[in-house]
Amino acid sequence: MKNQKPIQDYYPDELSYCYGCGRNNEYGHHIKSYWDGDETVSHFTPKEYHIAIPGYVYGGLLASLIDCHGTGSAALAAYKAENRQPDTLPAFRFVTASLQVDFLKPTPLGVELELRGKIVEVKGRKVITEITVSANGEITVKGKVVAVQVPETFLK
Ligand SMILES: CCCCCCCCCCCC(=O)SCCNC(=O)CCNC(=O)[C@H](O)C(C)(C)COP(=O)(O)OP(=O)(O)OC[C@H]1O[C@@H](n2cnc3c(N)ncnc32)[C@H](O)[C@@H]1OP(=O)(O)O
Repeated sequence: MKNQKPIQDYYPDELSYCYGCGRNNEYGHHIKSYWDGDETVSHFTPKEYHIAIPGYVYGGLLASLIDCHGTGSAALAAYKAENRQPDTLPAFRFVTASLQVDFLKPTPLGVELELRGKIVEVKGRKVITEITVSANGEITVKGKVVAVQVPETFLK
């Protein structure tokens, strides 16, 4: 993971305004996804205002983190499946087709969260990932993301 550039830093400027992962969105979460062995990883520390009930993180934020780490992981997996680097063409750009989230335990505020992704399937334009969120080393949320490569019409 050290010295790796996150996949989101390969997205072109005009596609980097996503609220979850766009580096050009000043209000967004700026999620960054990397390989860590066969898994993907991302870290995020919620702010005090990302609160649900006192002391715990808002579930919508957690879903958002899973969403963008899922699409980032999909892009990483697609390049890996073709044995290509993310700076080669054609570029892989994914959007979320399906997002399933299970909140297993309350997620505490005030600590860094770790997201880990497992690549379940890479097939055609579709990549399925399973993502976990851990706080203090304990999994509190798990999710499944079906990401699909954006059709050209999406970008017009
Ligand atoms: C802009 C660049 C940014 C790139 C850089 C920025 C990234 C930011 C990403 C942030 C994440 C988001 O929030 S993205 C925003 C939220 N998402 C969206 O707005 C997407 C809206 N939905 C769509 O536009 C469309 O439904 C698509 C593109 C997702 C899929 O439509 P399609 O292209 O016609 O796909 P289609 O051929 O039918 O299906 C392809 C394969 O995916 C499967 N599939 C399709 N939908 C689903 C589904 N809901 N659940 C399960 N599986 C599904 C199909 O079974 C098929 O599998 P098989 O038969 O081949 O096995």
